[in-house]
Amino acid sequence: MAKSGRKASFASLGKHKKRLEEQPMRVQFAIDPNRFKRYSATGAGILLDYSKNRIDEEVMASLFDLARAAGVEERRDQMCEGEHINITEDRAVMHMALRYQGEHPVPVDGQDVMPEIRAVLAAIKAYTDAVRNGEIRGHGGEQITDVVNIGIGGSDLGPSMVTLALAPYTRPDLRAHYVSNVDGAHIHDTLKGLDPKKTLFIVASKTFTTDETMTNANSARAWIADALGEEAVPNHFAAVSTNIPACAKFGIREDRIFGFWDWVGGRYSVWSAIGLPIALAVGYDNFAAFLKGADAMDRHFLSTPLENNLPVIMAVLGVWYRNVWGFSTHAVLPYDQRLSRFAAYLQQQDMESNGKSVTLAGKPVGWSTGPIVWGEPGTNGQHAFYQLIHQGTDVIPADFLIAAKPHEHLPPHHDKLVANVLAQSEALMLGKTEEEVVEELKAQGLSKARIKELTPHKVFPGNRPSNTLFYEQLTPETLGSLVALYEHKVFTQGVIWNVNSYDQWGVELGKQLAKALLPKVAGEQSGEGHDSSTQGLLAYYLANKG
Ligand SMILES: O=P(O)(O)OC[C@H]1O[C@H](O)[C@H](O)[C@@H](O)[C@@H]1O
Repeated sequence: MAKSGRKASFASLGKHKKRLEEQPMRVQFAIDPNRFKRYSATGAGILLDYSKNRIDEEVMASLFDLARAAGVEERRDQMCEGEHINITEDRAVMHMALRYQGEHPVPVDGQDVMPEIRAVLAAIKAYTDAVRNGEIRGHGGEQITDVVNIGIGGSDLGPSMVTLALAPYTRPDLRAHYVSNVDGAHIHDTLKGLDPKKTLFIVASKTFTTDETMTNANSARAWIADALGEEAVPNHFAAVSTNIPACAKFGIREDRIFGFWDWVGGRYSVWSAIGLPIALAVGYDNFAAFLKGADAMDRHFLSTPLENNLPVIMAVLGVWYRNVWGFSTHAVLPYDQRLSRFAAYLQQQDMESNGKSVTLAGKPVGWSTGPIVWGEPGTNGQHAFYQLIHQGTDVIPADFLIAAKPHEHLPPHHDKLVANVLAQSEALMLGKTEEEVVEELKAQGLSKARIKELTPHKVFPGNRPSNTLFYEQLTPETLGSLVALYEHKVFTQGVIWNVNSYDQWGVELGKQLAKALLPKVAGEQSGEGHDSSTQGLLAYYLANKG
């Protein structure tokens, strides 16, 4: 689709807006008892209710037309076939192969990658089983009780989010910790209270050059060497990377290096050996089930017509709000405490993928691309930022996530959680009209003057969009399906926006400047040549660093 075609499509979608404003959702629900049935779909064990959106059949049809015209289906096939759709890095995008459960070969650049993938999975199984059952121990023969994963970005957010989400599957005698920040406080506070004899470090880095990770890895190495001697280091470290020689150079034993490949983007790497700490924490079988759940969502994405395709539906709704209504943020609100890092994980997945402003051809895009993604678990958020979602000047489309079955038997907690999530989407959709507010205040016996004064503050505009994702229980399979659902949503939006969702050049500039600033911050070089703000801040630091 030509650039002008996209622009024209977004503009022509605008003609539907007025109709949807004049007939808000509360009216549409009143006239159509089938609205839930019409606008809900299931896939890989997940129910998506998207009926509480500013849509009607005409809008949805136009949005699916747009997805088709933009080439979503063709690009999806190209991705599967191993084409180098990551054009700026000249790489295939094959994270789906990492969780593929079928028997067919999966060629990348003419070579079937499945034997290699399966070999790494077998090595992960053997190693994690051995650590968990005490066959592999620390240098002095003690059983490993604490695993510290050192990584950042995709080498941290996926495994840390998943470990937390799958807490019911962990063992109290084998704890996983995650150190990412170059701020020494992170590793310091993590190691405080840990016993070097029983601690295993995983250095996780696709490139094995990321400064934060190498700095933390060196501090961890010194912590082990100081406590147990240099010779203990190989028994307390494993590594995950695409850069095997760099892992060996760091002193990691060859049989404790777990590889992956350049066709796996960092933010899509949780399915690769980057999942090693997950397998340690919840056991290999649960990690395998997580992969299986993702594969189930892949099958759904690859084979379901766009009209019933969960990731595609969520993607086109996002485009509708971003490009036609101009909404710039998207909230992800899990009513699932264990998904408390899910939004943070999705921030990288979505914002690093679609936070782009040139097309695949390198021309400025003429439309908005990726939204700001954010969120916190409910019900906590209700007592913090939901005020703005209900009555603020910005409209914030939201995804609510909720399980039917909790892992705990603690009535009445879960019923209350469910009542709250349903209440929120209902309140956002319905709002509260002036007449309703007046009635309510009259019933409370307030004076006419007070009612007049209070009414504008108590009116809720309503017609605020949300999706609800319902799943049976937050199992490893379900979590895999959920993560893959969002991956394919991001992919679909990237195709519609015509950007490369698989590079991240925007991360580079800050890295380069930090490197140049370090000798100046360390007081080894003068700070001249920088802007006056940077120089002023540098001078303050040097005067106060102590
Ligand atoms: O795994 P690594 O090579 O250490 O990279 C860690 C992270 O750093 C980079 O800055 C990228 O923006 C991320 O996509 C990546 O996940």
